[in-house]
Amino acid sequence: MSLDTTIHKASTLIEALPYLQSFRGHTFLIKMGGSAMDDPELVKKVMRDIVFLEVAGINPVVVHGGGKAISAAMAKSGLKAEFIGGFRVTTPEAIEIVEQTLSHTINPGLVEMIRHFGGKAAGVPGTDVFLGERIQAKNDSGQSVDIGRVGQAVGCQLEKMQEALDAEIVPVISPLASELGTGKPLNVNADLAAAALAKQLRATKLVYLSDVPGILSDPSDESSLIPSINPEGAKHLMADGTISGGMLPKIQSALDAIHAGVGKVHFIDGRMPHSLLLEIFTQSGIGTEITGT
Ligand SMILES: Nc1ncnc2c1ncn2[C@@H]1O[C@H](COP(=O)(O)OP(=O)(O)O)[C@@H](O)[C@H]1O
Ligand SMILES: CC(=O)N[C@@H](CCC(=O)OP(=O)(O)O)C(=O)O
Repeated sequence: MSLDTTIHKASTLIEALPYLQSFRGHTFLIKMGGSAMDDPELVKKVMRDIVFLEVAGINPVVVHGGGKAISAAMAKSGLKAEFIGGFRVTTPEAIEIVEQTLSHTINPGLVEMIRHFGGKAAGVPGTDVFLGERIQAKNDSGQSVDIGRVGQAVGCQLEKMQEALDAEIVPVISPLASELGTGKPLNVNADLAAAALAKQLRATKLVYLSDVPGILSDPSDESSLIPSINPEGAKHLMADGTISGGMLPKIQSALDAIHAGVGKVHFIDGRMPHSLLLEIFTQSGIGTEITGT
């Protein structure tokens, strides 16, 4: 290896120095999307980056999704996945599969990966964190329809998570809520759950890892990345249909989180090795950032 290459490695670390200094002790909420979880080797790389953040003195908190895995598990049980307004229609049979997939399969898998890289992690079922209320969805005709055991977080119980953070343990949380009044589980869209928690924790950053490079000005062209956008610009892209499908709840909840004081929201590619570190510790970043100003 040439001397130049060796020196270049040190400059990468030096570029990270101001970020390492300013983020020490800050909380970052990382939402790991189900779309970016197809390849376990890539997921492992993300979890290793999360261990790096923790060692660097940042408090990462992980909320994961798992939409694809839930649909696959439902299909195995002979149930058809149906979405209305972006939310899964969740019958009493489906909620069992949702809970099993999220809290008993995906969640322990991520915890195990973090531990594998020498990090400390605790799996926390969303039902221990989020208090929820049932919601209805709007169908294509704009009518409100019952979609079963689907909810939104209306409160967060932070004790278990705070204990974990104080002990430098990364909490890994599934997107479920405990229904106010009954205590029964509700299925919560993971983007909305992540933003609700980021607000409660007063996180410095909310990072969405998905299967696209970031927000695209042309969703069919991965090279049309928008590196930075403000809330007004994002609202414009939602209104003109550039942002659609699974990106809608991310942007809506991102804007809500920024309004509530979360510093920055990032959208990055979970399929790209080290996208998390590159976004956080380099000047140019790698995905899209939304800032309040
Ligand atoms: N303007 C846009 N830029 C990027 N992605 C978009 C855009 N509009 C729609 N999308 C879609 O949003 C998807 C990500 O959302 P989703 O599938 O719910 O992922 P996750 O499982 O990570 O939550 C992308 O795969 C893409 O198809
Ligand atoms: C109500 C609702 O739709 N909940 C989602 C929860 C998982 C999720 O949001 O996962 P992704 O982040 O991978 O999309 C679902 O059942 O698919």
